[in-house]
Formats: sequence, structure tokens, C-alpha cells
Amino acid sequence: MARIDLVDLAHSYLVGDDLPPQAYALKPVSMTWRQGGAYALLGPSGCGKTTLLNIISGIVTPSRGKILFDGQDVTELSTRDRNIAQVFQFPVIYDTMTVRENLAFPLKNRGVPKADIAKRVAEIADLLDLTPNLNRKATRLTADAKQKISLGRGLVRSDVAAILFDEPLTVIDPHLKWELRSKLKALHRALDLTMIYVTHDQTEALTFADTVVVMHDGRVVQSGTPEELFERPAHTFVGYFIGSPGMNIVPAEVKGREALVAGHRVPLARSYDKLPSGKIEIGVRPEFVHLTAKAPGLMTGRVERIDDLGRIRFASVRVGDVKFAARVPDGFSPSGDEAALRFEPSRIHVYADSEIVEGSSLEQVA
Ligand SMILES: Nc1ncnc2c1ncn2[C@@H]1O[C@H](COP(=O)(O)OP(=O)(O)OP(=O)(O)O)[C@@H](O)[C@H]1O
Repeated sequence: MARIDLVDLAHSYLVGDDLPPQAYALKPVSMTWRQGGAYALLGPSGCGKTTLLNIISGIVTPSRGKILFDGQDVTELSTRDRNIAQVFQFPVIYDTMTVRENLAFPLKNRGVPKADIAKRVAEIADLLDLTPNLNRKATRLTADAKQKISLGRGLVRSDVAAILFDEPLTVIDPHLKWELRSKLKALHRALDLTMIYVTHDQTEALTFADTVVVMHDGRVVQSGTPEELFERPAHTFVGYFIGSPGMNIVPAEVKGREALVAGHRVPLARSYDKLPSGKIEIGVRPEFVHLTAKAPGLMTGRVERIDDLGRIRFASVRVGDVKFAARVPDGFSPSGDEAALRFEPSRIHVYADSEIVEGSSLEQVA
């Protein structure tokens, strides 16, 4: 297991000096991945996840910067020399071998003593519910079981610096996905290994990881716990990408402790006296905007739709040119097609050119 440091790392698939920023599939990033941490690398297709993963594993050499494992520079080392285990989207196993032989292979390859191999294979097979299949040829198994073997082959070595998973549940049947996701989380706790899990699926990322690293357009825009990403998105993309529905992000004029949104005044819990120049927006999650009866001083809008998500209802409300998703309190139904919105001031964030702006709290102002 290792701590992994990325030091001013960047990568472009184009060669040349003075490349423009948009030529970089990975824009400059410096960050540390804790030893023994469970990380998810989350973002939409094409945002640079695989590029970053391949740089960590040694498949791609970065055009700039360094990568350190426990302080040692491994930028020029091969995957094998970095001691990394990888699990890919599709099963990588030997069909002609039994499940036991497949699981034992990475250990045999590294000259691990026979008794230790038997013990570790039994342990991993048990964790993945593969014990009843140990003596069966892999070729006879379902796609799900084959991918479980792939996971097992990734997890079987206890001496690896890190295990990298690249969308490992793609081929898994939907009803088994949830089970395997929880299993991977339990495996992380049991095995105490550094794991990095690449996905474009927020549910997979949020259930697996202690720390979620969100990428957008080649940039790491935030790295934090699932709670931090929900409570305080550092970038509007995080607000929009995480959560269902995503965060309301609307243009605003912000002055002191007030935002002007679609011609209405919205009180803020923090004060913003020196805003950077750029496009100013406020962001507030639908969970903290409450649909309520019209009343003086409250923003009124047209209720276009109410979606019942089972335990919770969200309304889509139009105020002038702006649209909000708002929570519909239990037992409330709007009388007519208009209703008011009540915002929780402490849950409203201010963004300048998509980046969060720190306001000062009342105590700081006093
Ligand atoms: N070998 C390559 N040569 C040139 N461009 C590449 C190469 N691999 C990726 N890219 C480009 O780099 C950018 C980032 O791609 P990358 O595969 O890292 O994203 P991703 O987030 O993993 O997406 P996906 O989930 O679709 O794999 C994309 O614009 C992609 O077209």
C-alpha cells in the first residue's frame, strides 16, 4: 500500500511546445491520495478519468509533472514495477483455468509460497462468494461470475501499492450491481488497501468511496467526502452533477448579505463584500428550497410539474426566466398553479465563474 502524490501533473496527447490549455486531456493537478483510502474518480465521459488512472498505473507517461509512491518518484516506472493491480471493465481471466488457479495466478507469478497462496485464495474466494466455484473451469461461468474472478485477481495480492478499478461493474447485471458495490466497500475495510475506483455513476462513487474526486473538462474540480460534495460544492459542475435533481444554479446579483434573483431579494447567511469579477451565480440544492403558500416577501413562481420520487417530492417552478427545483413538504399541495419558494439562507452558496466564493459569517463581520 502506498500514499500517492501527484505533483503538478498534466497530460496532452498532442506533442509540441506551447500547447493551448484545451489541448490538455488532464490540466495541471497536484494532490495526495492517502494510504489505505477508498477513492472514486467521478466525471462524465471524456473528462479525463482514464487518462489520470493510466498515468497512476504507468500505462501513460505524463507530458509534465511527477508521480510519487510513498515519496519515491515512479513517473518513469512500468505498471509491473509500480506494483499496481488493475481491474478493467471486462473480465481479464484465463478461461481454461479453474477459478482457484485464476485467483492464485498473480501470487504464483510473484513467487509467493504455496501455503500462503492457498490461504489468501480461500480468503478472497470467501469474501467474493466464489468458494463453491473454486474447482470449476472459468469458461463455464456467467459474465457476472467472471468479473468477480477479475475483482478477486485484483484483490488477491496484499503487497500492492494500490488497486485501480476502471468502471468494474459495467458488465454486471443491474440487480447484482448493488450487492457487489457494497461488497467492494466491505472488502476495502477488510483488506486495508488503497483503492481508486473510476466511474461516471454518482451512486457507485458515493457508495464506494470515502473521498470522491470529481473531474470536469480535464480538471479535478473538487475532492471531498460525499457529504462535503453535497453540502458545499466547490464548483457549479459538482452541484449540478451530484444530487438528483442537481443543484439550482441561477444568475444573481450579490451585494453584502443579499442576492437579487429574477428581480427578487433572497437573504444570505454570509456576507459578500468583495466579489471577484466574472459571472456571478447562486447555488442551492432543491432539498433546501421549500415550496410554500404565497406570502408577502416570498418569491412566487409558476409550478410546472411535481415529481413524486417515493419518499420525497420535488416541484419544478418557473420564476421569470429562471427555473428552480424545490422540495414539496409532506402534505402540501399548491392551491392553483402558483406557489412561493422559501430558501434556507445558510444553504445558499455564491459562485464567480463557476468557482465557490467564501463569504464571511456574521461573527467574522462583527
Ligand atoms: N490515446 C488517445 N489519443 C488522443 N486523445 C485521447 C486518447 N485517449 C483519450 N483521449 C482524449 O482525451 C480526453 C479524455 O479522455 P479520457 O478517456 O481520459 O476520459 P474519460 O473520462 O475516461 O472518458 P470515458 O469514460 O469515455 O473513457 C478525451 O477528449 C479523449 O478524446
